[in-house]
Amino acid sequence: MQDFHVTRAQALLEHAQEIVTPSQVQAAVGQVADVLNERFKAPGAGFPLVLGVMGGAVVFTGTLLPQLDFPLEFDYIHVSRYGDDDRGGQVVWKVIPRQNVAGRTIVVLDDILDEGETLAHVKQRLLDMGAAEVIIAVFADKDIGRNKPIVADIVGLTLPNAFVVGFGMDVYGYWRNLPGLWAISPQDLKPAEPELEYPVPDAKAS
Ligand SMILES: O=P(O)(O)OC[C@H]1O[C@H](OP(=O)(O)OP(=O)(O)O)[C@H](O)[C@@H]1O
Ligand code: HPA
Repeated sequence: MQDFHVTRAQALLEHAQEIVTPSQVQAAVGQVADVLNERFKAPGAGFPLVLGVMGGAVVFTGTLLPQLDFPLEFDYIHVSRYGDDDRGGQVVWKVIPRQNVAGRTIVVLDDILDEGETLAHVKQRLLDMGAAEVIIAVFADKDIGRNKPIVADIVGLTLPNAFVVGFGMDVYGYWRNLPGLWAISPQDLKPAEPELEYPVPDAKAS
């Protein structure tokens, strides 16, 4: 069982292509830190609640937090839309915000803005809970070639439209631990479900 995972993870990485080096990753995190430090440096800028979106944001969050130089409160939320798949589904909340967010400035940290469904959902939920302001900071924004339901306020870097792993991001649960970013070979991704040309007849009706 464990051999299966080791072999599969290694094969995925062997066919993958490095698209962002570890030093480029660190530079991008530094840029996000600079923007946040500038935003919260003024007296009276407030005491934001910083929420990391687990699990993908774990590495970005852990790298970024020590570079922030203003008073803040930190906690995490846990939301998943991909599970161990390479295509998104329903947004599933595993840990909802535990603090009272009403009236507060919230900084949401996530690893990647892909189709934007997850962060659009998270932002709306925080606003519904009464947050005064929600600032979305993502390590990476994927250029998917179409409009998204949300625009990030702060972006570390922009990625091509490929499925990527590393710096917290996984494919089928593998390779969150890589220090750089790698694009998975399209041949290694599960084939898309075929579009049905005709509606499936209702079995009960016949
Ligand atoms: O913009 P979207 O298309 O909605 O995708 C972005 C989300 O997908 C990933 O989470 P995932 O559901 O894979 O869970 P994970 O954080 O545990 O990896 C990532 O961490 C973002 O939260
Ligand atoms: O490209 C991706 N890689 C890993 N996780 C993701 N979640 C959304 N998009 C991605």
